[in-house]
This record gives sequence, C-alpha cells and structure tokens, in this order.
Amino acid sequence: MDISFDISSSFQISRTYSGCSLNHVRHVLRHPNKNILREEFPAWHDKYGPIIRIEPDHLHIRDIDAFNQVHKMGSRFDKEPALYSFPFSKGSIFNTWSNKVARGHRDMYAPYFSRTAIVNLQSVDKENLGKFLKRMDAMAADSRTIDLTRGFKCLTGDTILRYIFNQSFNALDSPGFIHPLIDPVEDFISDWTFTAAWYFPKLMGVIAAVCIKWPRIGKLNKSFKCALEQVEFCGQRVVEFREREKDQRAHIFYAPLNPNPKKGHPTLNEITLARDGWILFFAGTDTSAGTLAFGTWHLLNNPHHLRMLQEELKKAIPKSDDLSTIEQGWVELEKLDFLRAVVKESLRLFYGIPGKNPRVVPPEGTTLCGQFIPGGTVISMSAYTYQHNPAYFSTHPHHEFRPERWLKKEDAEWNEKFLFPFGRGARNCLGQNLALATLYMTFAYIFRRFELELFETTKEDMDWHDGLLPMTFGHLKVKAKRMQE
Ligand code: HEM
Repeated sequence: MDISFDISSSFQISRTYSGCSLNHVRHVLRHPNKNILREEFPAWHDKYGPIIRIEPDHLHIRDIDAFNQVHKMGSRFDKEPALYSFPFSKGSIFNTWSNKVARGHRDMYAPYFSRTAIVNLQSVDKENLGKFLKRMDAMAADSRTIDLTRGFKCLTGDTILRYIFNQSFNALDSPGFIHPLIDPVEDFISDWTFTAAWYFPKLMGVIAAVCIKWPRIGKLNKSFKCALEQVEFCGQRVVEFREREKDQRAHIFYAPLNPNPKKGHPTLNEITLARDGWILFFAGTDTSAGTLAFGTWHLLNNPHHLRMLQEELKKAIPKSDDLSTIEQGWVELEKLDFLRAVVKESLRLFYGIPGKNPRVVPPEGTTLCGQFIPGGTVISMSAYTYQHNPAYFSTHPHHEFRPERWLKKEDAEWNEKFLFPFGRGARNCLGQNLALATLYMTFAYIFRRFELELFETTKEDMDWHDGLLPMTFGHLKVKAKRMQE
C-alpha cells in the first residue's frame, strides 16, 4: 500500500490513526477502552477541519454539503469494494458496488418498499404488532421480566420476513423471545468473524467461500451457522416463489424472477436472490429493533418526555386494545407531534450506520470543501459525527435525548438537513418506509398500552460499540403493567 500520502499533503493527518487498517487494529489493541469513532473523530475534525485522513488512502469528511454531493441521486461515488464484500451476500444489492449497476437491481424491489405499498400492506405490521403486544400482556400479567432488546428483534424480524416471503420464523412465539435464527445475529455481529470481515475483507471472503461451498464445515462456527441457515431459509422461499407462485405478480420476487432488461433489470440466479432476501432481513431486523430499544431506553430515563408522549397517545388512541382505532396506522400516527419528535430523536441517537460507510472518488477526482481529491481516494462520512455535531444540532445539547428539538417547525426544518439515519441518495435505505411504519406503530402502541419500568438495565448495558450498527453491550429489560384506560 502506498503510504507516501500523495493524495495531498494539505490534509491534516490524525497521527494515531493514520496507516492501514492494521494500524486501526493496533490502535484498538493499545487503547482497548478508547472508542475511536466517538472520542477521536469529532475531536480531530474540531482540531483539523472538515477533512481528516484516517488511513493512507481513506479520508473522513464532516461537512453537510460534501455529504449531499457524495450521496446524491445519480452519484458516481461508488461503494468501496473492500468493505462492501460482506461474506454470504455476494452479488446482493448491498454488495453491488457500482451505483449504476445497483440502480436496476434496486428498481426491481423498490415498488414494494414505496410509501404507498407499505401503507397498503400495513395489516402485516398490525398482525405482528398485535402478537407482540399479546405476549407483553401475558408477561405483564405474571410480572415477568421482558427482554425488549430480544422482543423488538423478534417483532422486526417476523415483520420483514412476512413482508417479503409471506412466511416468517414465528420468532414472536419463541419462549423468552429467544429464537435460534434471530438471537445469534447479535453474536454474529459482535463475534471475531465479523470484526475480521471488517478489517480483513479479502481473507474473510476466502473463509466465507469455503463455508458456503462446504456448509458442514461452516456450521461448526456459531456465527456462520446462523448466517448460513438464514440464507438457506431465504433460498427455500425463493424456490417456492419460482415454482408455486410464478404467475402471481403481488410478491416481491416477481420482478427479480422475471427481469425486464429494457428497464435495466439484471438477470440474477436464485442464489443471489436468496442473498437479497437475506440482506433485506439482515438490514431490517437489528436496525429497526435497535432504534426501538434506544428510544425506549431514553424515554424510560426521561419521565417528563414519557408523560408528554403518553398524554398525546391517550387522546389519539382512545382504546389501547384496538389496533384499528387509527385507520391509516402509520400515516395518522405521523401527524402526532410528540410521537414524531420521539421517532426522529430515536433515529438521531441510533445513527443508522454510525461508523465507516466508504465510497470511492470517481477516476477524474472531485472537489469537496474547496479541496481537490484525486480519483480512487476512499472517503467516509460517519453519521455519528454529523448527528452529534453541536454546530448542526444546536438548540439543545447534542448528546441528550431531547424530542423537543423537533417540535418547532423552523428547528425541525433545520435539524432535518443533518439527520440521515437511512443514508441519502443513490444508495439510501431501501426499507426506510417499512422501518418508519414499524417505529411509529410500535412506539405508539407499546407506550399507549403499558407502563414500563426498567429492570436491571444499566447505562453500561445500553452503551454501544460500532458493529456496522450500534451494538449495545447488554440488553434492555423491563417490567410492564397494563395502563388504566
Ligand atoms: C431504523 C431502521 C433502519 C435504519 C436506521 C437503516 C439504515 C440504513 C442505512 C444507513 C443504509 C445505507 C448504508 C450505506 O450507506 O451503505 C441502509 C441500506 C439498506 N437498507 Fe436500511 N435501515 C433500516 C431498516 C431497513 C429495513 C426495514 C430494510 C428492509 C426490509 C432495510 C434494507 C436496506 C437495504 C436493502 C439497504 C442497501 C441498499 C443499497 O445498497 O443500495 N433497511 N439502511
């Protein structure tokens, strides 16, 4: 690797972090308690300006105009192959580096994730949410502890699988919300294999290829076993769609199984479609569940905000038992000012992808923040550094959960410019409408129906590390009581 810094000597280099990815690993080993992303990136930007070099050919940029330029529709800043070579999802949307190629691929699924499609299919959400609330009712009646970190994942996992395959793991029925195909995802992300894939993508690509070719070997590792079985589940569903439901246009794999080259649709084999299914499941389970857990944790630590939310919900949902009280579900709930503020603030503090989301500068180079950056340079723009920038989120302390920062129209309009938990532009989150519907519906009904109290959950439990998503060190546990009507 060229470490002569020919990119431009004018970029200030954070010396502790410069070097190749190996230096990052070395830095982490030397300072195990130091969270580089949270403690160092913002400080380096404050000291050196909007562009810092975090590896010899990898810059980090904190500037909203630059962000919008890189992440706009039609952007030619492709995903960086090394990081987006996620094992087990070769060929899937997520791993398609070129934005141009990804467009046709995304277009085949996009109609099923449009706002209209999600609004029309909300019965899926309501059905799973009803099941989840029933489980909570039973646990509340027995004064049992509820592990909401797990419960939310079962809810979001079942919701996505029902949405894309019309089948699910029925994780919501599993005792203690511990389901063998949902629970290990957390270990998978926290495991050495995931960390290794992050820093040594090529090596992990080879290991993953061996595991895929000889699954019996792969399944000896707990994390690989979980991923392989999930992909197998998705593969079986794709085959079912091909064989039994090929003429039914109303399923998500109709276009991918019947691609139209005139519309730019790529022809993908069934393995790739299974991997797409897996990516949709993987990308949508811990993300929505994590946002729900973060928001719930903050609300339970802020009785004043909790009361405001509950008062608003009591007026909007007269009967907590009735999921149909609000005909339009998500659409109606979005109009509730405080609930909307809670959802936005929960997304702000969940970040989406808090750390690196590398893109490659197109061959001719580009100018960002007034500086020329040569083609081939890798740049990241971590949501954490934007969503915690006091210059952007200035009405209330940026590190505090303060839904009120979204209540005044002019504040909300300003804040919105700097909030991008779903990314933006060409490669933004395909499932964001489904995620939003789930967040609005779940926050509304859980806080309308129950009084929740934290149970043996500490600040340390809810602290997080960067595992692509913010992964908490412990779980959110509560005791629930039915609220008086
Ligand atoms: C609160 C919940 C969610 C958050 C915060 C979130 C966040 C994100 C972010 C930040 C990206 C862009 C990643 C990048 O720059 O590489 C992304 C991509 C993606 N998300 Fe989500 N997501 C959520 C829920 C979902 C759901 C429910 C689904 C699907 C069912 C989904 C499917 C995807 C897919 C397929 C991509 C890849 C798109 C591409 O590569 O073109 N996400 N998500």
